Amino acid sequence: MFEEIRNSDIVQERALLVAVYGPGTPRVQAEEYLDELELLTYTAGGVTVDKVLQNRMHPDASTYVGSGKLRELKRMAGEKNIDTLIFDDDLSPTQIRNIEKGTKAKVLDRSGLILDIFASRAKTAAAKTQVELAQLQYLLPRLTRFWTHLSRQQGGIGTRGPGESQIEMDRRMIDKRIATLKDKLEKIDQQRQTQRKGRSKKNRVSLVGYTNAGKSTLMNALTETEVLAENRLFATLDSTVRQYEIENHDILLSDTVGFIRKLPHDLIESFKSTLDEVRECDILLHVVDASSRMTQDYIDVVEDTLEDMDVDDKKSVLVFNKVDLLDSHKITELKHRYPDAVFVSAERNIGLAKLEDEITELIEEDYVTKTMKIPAAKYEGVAFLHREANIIEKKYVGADVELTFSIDKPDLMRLETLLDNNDAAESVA
Ligand SMILES: Nc1nc2c(ncn2[C@@H]2O[C@H](COP(=O)(O)OP(=O)(O)OP(=O)(O)O)[C@@H](O)[C@H]2O)c(=O)[nH]1
Ligand SMILES: [Mg+2]
Repeated sequence: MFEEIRNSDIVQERALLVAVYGPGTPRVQAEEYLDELELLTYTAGGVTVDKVLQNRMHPDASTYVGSGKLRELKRMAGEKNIDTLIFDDDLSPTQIRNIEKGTKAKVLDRSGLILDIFASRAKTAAAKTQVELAQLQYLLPRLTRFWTHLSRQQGGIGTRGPGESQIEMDRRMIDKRIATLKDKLEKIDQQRQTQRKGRSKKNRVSLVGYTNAGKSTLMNALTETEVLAENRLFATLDSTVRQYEIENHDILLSDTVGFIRKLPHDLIESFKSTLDEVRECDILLHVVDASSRMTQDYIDVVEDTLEDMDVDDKKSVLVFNKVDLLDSHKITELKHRYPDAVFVSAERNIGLAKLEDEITELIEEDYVTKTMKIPAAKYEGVAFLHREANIIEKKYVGADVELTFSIDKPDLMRLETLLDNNDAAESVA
């Protein structure tokens, strides 16, 4: 797996992965988490030389792992020629400083690693701006680690050394840059809002899910287009929107950045303009990699992230993807556990018709079907029907037009108000 990004010409950073897991986490799960960290490391262009797990009540406040483990890390780093220690949690400035001092290796925490991947993958102007903002916000509190160290050495009042004023300068520059980036994002936001308004009454469907679940592949399969999909984490960073039709319903399908456990909150914040697509949609397709052993974990992470974003009241379909990789026994078991889910293979075009039926059903839930006679003279006044409703039948009956159509409830009210003012129509059915 992932050979395609191996490149023997590039000297890869050699990494040692480290995680602490508490009594509530079974060891196999902790190992799965480390495997994911390995994938992240790989995506960032590093090579995992070894992994270290420590079972502890809590991570140590000053060194994350215990002191014995820290000595072991130092020894391993020396023996195995390690450049970087990568930790599966976010570390405090103090922890980073102490671990670096104790092991003489470079230290990177989980958010730092994810941000690094995001930075290397950002292609569009919006994604680049969002990533830079998240990076600076991540950096800002971590700047303190240099000067707390200095001022502690000197102690007490009057310790404003050169170290600190340098930091103060950096800090002001970073603050300024953050403000500029926020302005830029504000403008991007406004542009996107205008674009979204221009889309009129289409049904907006968003693909969400854990990274690498197959969202982009599903987007391609449903809309028969080509969006970048690859076996790497965070292949998609910005949202893409495609228009297509299911049974006469206009659909706007959007694909967006994947979620991951412990996704830094700042990052979600800075991806606001990308994720607005999700906030404003009508239906969520929650894509899950069915071939993973951690499906429920993934589902929980995605649901928690959506909740964080205040998106928890949408209609949604749970879509288990990659069923081509499962034996029938496993599929039966999943169907039993998730009776409402739809099972597909985006890559092999399996189950897509069933998924589309499900989407149609959710769309039509809000629609009512009506037959009305509208006097031809008044017909122009309700021309919006042709945009907003699905016209099923149109007949001329004398001077009237008899229309059978399905329409959503707010539009039906609008129609009725218009017709009242026109004192015109007569409901047939
Ligand atoms: N076997 C199998 N592989 C699939 C299927 N759907 C997607 N994949 C593979 O899974 C990997 C990830 O697919 P993407 O579509 O890029 O996943 P994503 O959810 O968009 O990922 P991010 O954008 O990175 O969050 C790719 O290597 C796909 O080829 C499927 O139905 N079966
Ligand atoms: Mg994608």
